[in-house]
Amino acid sequence: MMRPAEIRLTDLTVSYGRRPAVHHLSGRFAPGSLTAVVGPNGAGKSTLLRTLAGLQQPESGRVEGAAGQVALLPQAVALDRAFPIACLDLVLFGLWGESGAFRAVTRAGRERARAALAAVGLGGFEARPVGSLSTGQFQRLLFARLLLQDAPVILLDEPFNALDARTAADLLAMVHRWHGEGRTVIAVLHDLELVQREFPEALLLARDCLGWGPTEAALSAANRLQARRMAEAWMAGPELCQRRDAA
Ligand SMILES: Nc1ncnc2c1ncn2[C@@H]1O[C@H](COP(=O)(O)OP(=O)(O)OP(=O)(O)O)[C@@H](O)[C@H]1O
Repeated sequence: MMRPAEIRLTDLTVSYGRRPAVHHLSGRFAPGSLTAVVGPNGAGKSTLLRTLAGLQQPESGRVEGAAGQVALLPQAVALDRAFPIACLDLVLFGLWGESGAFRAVTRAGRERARAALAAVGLGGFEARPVGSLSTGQFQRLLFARLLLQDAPVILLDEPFNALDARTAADLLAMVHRWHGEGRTVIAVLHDLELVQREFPEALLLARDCLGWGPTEAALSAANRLQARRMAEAWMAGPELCQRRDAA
């Protein structure tokens, strides 16, 4: 694995139409940091991850240090599980960056995919069609693909949603393993207790950034109250970016 670079955000705004979903965000993810991204529904958390992954373009401002380093686990609801493909082949997609889409996967690659399946508790699932997996098994499968991708920066969008305690604990252990290996890990999460217990850093987002740093300070009661107020304001009606209008 490459060492992760620092990821720097400078006055980053990402919009849909004229509506900003991430608003004037500045800060840095240190190499090897483990950060939870927290905030109300519609706060721009998924948009931020997608922008870090290069899937969405900033309207203004900059992202530096993320290009080519990132593996993204999208929100489960965003994925189509109906395609007819076996578990081992889905995990092998994780090697595309290395092997190229049209080059043959080597025997070593298949062995790595098998080992990744075993590591997430899916030994023996190689030939199973993806569509036959339970929600928890499918999430384990996506973690196996991340293992194969071997990226210095790992982005997880609500990775523990709808999982039983055992599956969540196993996948959380994988997150800590990645952190221990020096990767930068950024996870969108709604469970504040889990965040406070397991994540040293947090970014509280409500389109604007309300706190970013050591978790306890970033998620202070005052910051969380402010996040709720902002969510109520955008639920009440669409707003445009005042700062940009004033500029
Ligand atoms: N493709 C899109 N087109 C238009 N608007 C979008 C699109 N994707 C997201 N949005 C809007 O951008 C805002 C932020 O959405 P985003 O999914 O980033 O929030 P989130 O914090 O991840 O929310 P949740 O916790 O509900 O998953 C929301 O108002 C959403 O409706």
